[in-house]
Amino acid sequence: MIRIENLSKSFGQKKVLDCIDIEFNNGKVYGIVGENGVGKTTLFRCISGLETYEGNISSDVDNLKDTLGFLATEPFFFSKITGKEYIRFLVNARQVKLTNIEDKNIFDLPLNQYISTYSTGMKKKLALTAILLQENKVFVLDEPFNGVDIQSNLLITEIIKKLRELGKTAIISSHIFSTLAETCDEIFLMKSGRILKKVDRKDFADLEAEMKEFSIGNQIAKLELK
Ligand SMILES: Nc1ncnc2c1ncn2[C@@H]1O[C@H](COP(=O)(O)OP(=O)(O)OP(=O)(O)O)[C@@H](O)[C@H]1O
Repeated sequence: MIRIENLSKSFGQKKVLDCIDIEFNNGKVYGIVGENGVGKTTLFRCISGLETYEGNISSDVDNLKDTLGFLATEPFFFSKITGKEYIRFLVNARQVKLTNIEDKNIFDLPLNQYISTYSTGMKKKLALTAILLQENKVFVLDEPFNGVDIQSNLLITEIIKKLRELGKTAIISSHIFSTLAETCDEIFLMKSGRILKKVDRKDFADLEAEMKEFSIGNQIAKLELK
């Protein structure tokens, strides 16, 4: 369980997160949606211990950072290490015993090549593989479906469902509503650095319709396409 209370974050004069209160329970998958720049990544970075903030983030695990896997939108890598070395490094950091990394190469990545030779999607899949093999309890996945091929997206969807079955917590941001609708138990809609509403699975269709109306509205008409 993760409890976020009164969380605020500013960059200089700009308040990006404004008094956020959320609770994430074990064995549940949560979606965070909202316009570009609304603060999703900042929220994820706060939860993952990568930003300072005002307010409180507590958890039922002793040291949340040690059991949390954060998948960044564009993960950072040192270029002159191979995929296998990267996985080995991350897994060792959590003292997880792993004998044969090749056996766990579910995305068929060229693990013996330098990461500098990987495409954007391959890098994302490598980072995801590593945090999965770390046996984390909490997964904070910032746009896990973005830039990844269709087969991998299907696999990631099933992996997220499996994480739920295993009693883990997954918090996901995505701009693709259908992927969230398929995987999430609850979706939080962010607006202006705040949580505007929490929507249960049974109401996802209404949320999608509302978001479509809000975002599309008469915008296309304005273009006067001919
Ligand atoms: N390190 C930083 N310094 C200054 N401003 C920042 C920093 N990081 C984020 N911001 C600002 O905070 C706001 C929220 O950014 P954030 O990346 O959290 O949004 P987001 O909801 O994840 O957006 P997107 O959907 O485009 O990924 C933006 O206005 C961004 O410019």
